[in-house]
Amino acid sequence: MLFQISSKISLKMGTESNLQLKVCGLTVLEQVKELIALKADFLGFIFYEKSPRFVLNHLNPDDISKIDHRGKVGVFVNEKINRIIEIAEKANLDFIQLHGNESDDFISELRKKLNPKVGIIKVFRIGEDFNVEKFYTSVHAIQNDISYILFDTDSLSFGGTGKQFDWSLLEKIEIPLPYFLSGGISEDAIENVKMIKKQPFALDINSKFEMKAGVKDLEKIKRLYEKL
Ligand SMILES: O=C(O)c1ccccc1NCC(=O)[C@H](O)[C@H](O)COP(=O)(O)O
Repeated sequence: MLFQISSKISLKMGTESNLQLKVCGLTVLEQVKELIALKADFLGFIFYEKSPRFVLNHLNPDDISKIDHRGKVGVFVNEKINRIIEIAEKANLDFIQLHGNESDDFISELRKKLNPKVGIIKVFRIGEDFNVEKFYTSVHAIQNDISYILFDTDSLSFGGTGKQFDWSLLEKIEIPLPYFLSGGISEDAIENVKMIKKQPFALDINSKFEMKAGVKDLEKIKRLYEKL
């Protein structure tokens, strides 16, 4: 099941790149509106209580449901299926991003119970112990249940580390679905992103574009668009 968003970064600021952009860890409604005006493709809201960007400390699901955008992503870490479904409905989410240690069976079960209009993004966190065979087995098992893969840097806090993983891995593995590249993406990283042979479908930006956790630096984000 593949959910494609039609807007292209080529519509923004006159650039010709097809690379899409997800801005993650949003907590301020005014900033969300400005990002929509900039034509951000995906808006990420973190529903993980231990994150410094936990959205429910700032907005309620009803606020999020009123945001008129087709790329609203809810980020969850080892959350219960019923809770994910409840939030997806209340906040009118378009995608569920699974950022924890969710098993393949969990993902298949979620897919069965979730509104079919809501896509699933499965995160593979890359650390020193990344196991390519396990990755293939898992992707094979869930590839009909998910829309996208997202690669992020592994850490005890699960995400938002501002750290890059070793991107050379992306050249060594087969990636059967469009993928988001995440983990410490900064303005300076863009030239290196362009060198990757199997190009990401989207970039996922977060802590490198913040004034403080959950508050984005929109000037920096505008500068990033110019570089894409
Ligand atoms: O950002 C968080 O606080 C976070 C915490 C726990 C799980 C996921 C989290 N973020 C999800 C994302 O998609 C981030 O954009 C991704 O981890 C990259 O963040 P960064 O390295 O800061 O660019």
